Amino acid sequence: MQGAGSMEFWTFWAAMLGVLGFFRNILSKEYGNTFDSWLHRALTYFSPYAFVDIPEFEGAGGNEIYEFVQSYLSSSTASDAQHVNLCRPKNASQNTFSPAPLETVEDTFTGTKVWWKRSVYIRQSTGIQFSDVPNDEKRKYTLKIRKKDRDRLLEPYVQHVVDAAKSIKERSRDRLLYTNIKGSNYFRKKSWEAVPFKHPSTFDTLAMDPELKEDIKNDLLEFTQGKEFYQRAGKPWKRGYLLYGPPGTGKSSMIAAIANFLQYDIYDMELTEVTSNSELRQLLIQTTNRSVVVIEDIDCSADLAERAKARKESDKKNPETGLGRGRSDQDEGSRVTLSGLLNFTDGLWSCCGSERIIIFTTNHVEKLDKALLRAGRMDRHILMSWCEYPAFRTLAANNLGLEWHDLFPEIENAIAGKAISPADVSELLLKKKRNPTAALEGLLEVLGKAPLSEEKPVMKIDLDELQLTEAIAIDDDAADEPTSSADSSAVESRIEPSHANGEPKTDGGTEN
Ligand SMILES: Nc1ncnc2c1ncn2[C@@H]1O[C@H](COP(=O)(O)OP(=O)(O)OP(=O)(O)O)[C@@H](O)[C@H]1O
Ligand SMILES: [Mg+2]
Repeated sequence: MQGAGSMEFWTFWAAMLGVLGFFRNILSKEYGNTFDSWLHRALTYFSPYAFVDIPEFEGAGGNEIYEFVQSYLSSSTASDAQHVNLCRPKNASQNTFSPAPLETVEDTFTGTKVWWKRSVYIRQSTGIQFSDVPNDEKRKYTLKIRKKDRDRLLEPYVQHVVDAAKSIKERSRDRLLYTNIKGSNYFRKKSWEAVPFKHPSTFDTLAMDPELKEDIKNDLLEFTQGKEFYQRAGKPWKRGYLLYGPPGTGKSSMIAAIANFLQYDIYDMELTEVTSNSELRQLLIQTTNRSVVVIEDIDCSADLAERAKARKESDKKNPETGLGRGRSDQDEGSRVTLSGLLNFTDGLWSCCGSERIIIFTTNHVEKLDKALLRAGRMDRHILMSWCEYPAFRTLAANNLGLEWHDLFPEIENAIAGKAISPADVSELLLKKKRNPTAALEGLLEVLGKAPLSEEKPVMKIDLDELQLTEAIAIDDDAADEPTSSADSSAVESRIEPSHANGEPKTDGGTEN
């Protein structure tokens, strides 16, 4: 019975469609496109759905919303469609998906369903061609939404699509490593040069104390999700890390891991190329949000040590004014000063932009000026130390693919308390990576001769001592201001090229 009813139903509709097709043919001949457009309007009027077209080109220019929809649908929603187009734009490192023409993609927003369709249609163009797309080929996305949901949903849904597309774009784009161009100034628009950032270091490959690693990851996540907290607390949305420790303990690797973890660009500031506080400020203004600003080996690129000593020396040179900085007044302001650097880290200028991590690294924390270290200046002081057993396990897995070996217990005993850097351990293992047992035996031999970490101690930052230096903390916002007192002359300890403090930069390997 039901089968017969269903047959009747379909027969009726087939007949209706036939009749409609017949009239359409006749009327189209008589009235041309007018009939089609009338039919389309009538069908749309009676349909429970509203349709929103998003053409690729509108007028002379491209349509930004079309691009957002394209990116949005290139995410998992589109790959769920049965029929997708797979593309990889030139020079990009990721594939993108888009629904094939006429394929319907369903999406759900706040529990309500909407549908997307992409269509490519031919339209004869009479005007000038503004794009690479052939003149007569037009593309559009059509959003189908229930009429009853339209007013309530359309605006917020489109906003959701735009936000999601922006974040997809951000995540999928290749990240950049910037370095400052020598002598940038107000007249030069570009102060940074960029290359693609492809460093393979991640928190998984980083050999260090697992608890500290987890702690740093959580700290970073909390930071990225902390927009409201920073706003509520009236603090700029930025975080400062000081990474310190002997050479080859993973400070630079940690910076790369942080950038990879957060998907941020890196601005690697070569401070010796910066000639004044105003240039430093200019560089800062030109950094983008969601970035890591790095000053490596700050003890080498800046003579920030022992302000008191600098003051005494300068006073000796110019006892009458107490200003003797070994330079003429004309020279004043042509160099980066400590106060300029402090202003960069947490003065008023540090708040331009947001979601920024500032990282300083040093091998000699004991040489840094206390003002740079005092509580609150850098949010975290992270000691990257000698290679201990858990770090060794990570290196063995990274370099030899070993999760376990019978020599591990012996290595655990031998490595305890030894001053050997992860870089050295890594190199030793890599040398014999084809023969893991030989690599581990070689390491054991070296560990037998390695000095004890007590003999080569890593200076830990003494927070109690730093509290005392609060008393001599400088007024950040006074940076760059001409100073006249003997005391302030000390604050302006100069930042000179690395050779200025008489110590060449150590590079890789352990110190001897
Ligand atoms: N903690 C670590 N985890 C994994 N690999 C490390 C680690 N430390 C060092 N290495 C290896 O040693 C190499 C040098 O490390 P890195 O440049 O990060 O050290 P650094 O602390 O920045 O040294 P420097 O103080 O000389 O700049 C890296 O390429 C990496 O392969
Ligand atoms: Mg380094």
